[in-house]
Amino acid sequence: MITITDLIHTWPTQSHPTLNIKALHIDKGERVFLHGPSGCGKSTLLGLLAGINALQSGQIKILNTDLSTIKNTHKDRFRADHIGTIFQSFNLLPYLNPLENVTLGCEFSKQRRKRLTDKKTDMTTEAIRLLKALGLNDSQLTQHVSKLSIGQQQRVAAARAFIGEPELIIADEPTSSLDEDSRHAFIETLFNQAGDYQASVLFVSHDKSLASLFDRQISLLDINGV
Ligand SMILES: Nc1ncnc2c1ncn2[C@@H]1O[C@H](COP(=O)(O)OP(=O)(O)OP(=O)(O)O)[C@@H](O)[C@H]1O
Repeated sequence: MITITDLIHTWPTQSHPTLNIKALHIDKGERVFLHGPSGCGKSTLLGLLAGINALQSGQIKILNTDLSTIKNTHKDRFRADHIGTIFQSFNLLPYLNPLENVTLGCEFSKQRRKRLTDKKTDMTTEAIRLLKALGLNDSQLTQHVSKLSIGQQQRVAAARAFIGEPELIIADEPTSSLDEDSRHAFIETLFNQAGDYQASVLFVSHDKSLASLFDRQISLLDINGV
């Protein structure tokens, strides 16, 4: 699913590399917990995987596609087709309701829409299914996003990441504003959705109490040779 080889990344404002990773491999369907102290480069790595940060040196392959071979104009499409993201700030559009925020996950990806057609469903039906599976009730589906609790907004962000079955789900600190019970429950629902179609999950958090829930935990300090 993901293969990283000899990855080096140096931010222009810094004299030393933030990342120097010889090798990292994540399998299809694997659920990986990535941790490390603040500033060690976790978000930088996720940004490189999502194609948001430009690759400087080394190789990242996702689904056997070498990211360096994708033209800039196609990077957004590759991400939209294959990667669902859940970030700490959720990035929900406040003027759209939960249902509209989730279907947006498919608007930019023909492949995601095709996967829904293949499953004999459509964007709206699937968005409703996901939002309910993740714990929203009927009246919340069309409620103003700003009226939802943080936990509910996070579920909307997760549904948007999963719609159309992207092969990789990247989550950056999505549970940081939840209490411990809600964190565990959220990860359970995340895994249920991922397990439905063998999505790989790369989950970044400072909260090591979550690590044992995952197939594998990786300390960025252990794989980062900076
Ligand atoms: N866009 C950027 N431009 C310049 N430097 C950056 C940029 N983003 C991150 N950095 C630097 O790269 C280093 C790693 O930051 P990064 O955000 O990847 O760490 P992190 O492990 O995700 O931290 P945290 O756990 O606090 O979110 C830091 O020194 C940071 O200042």
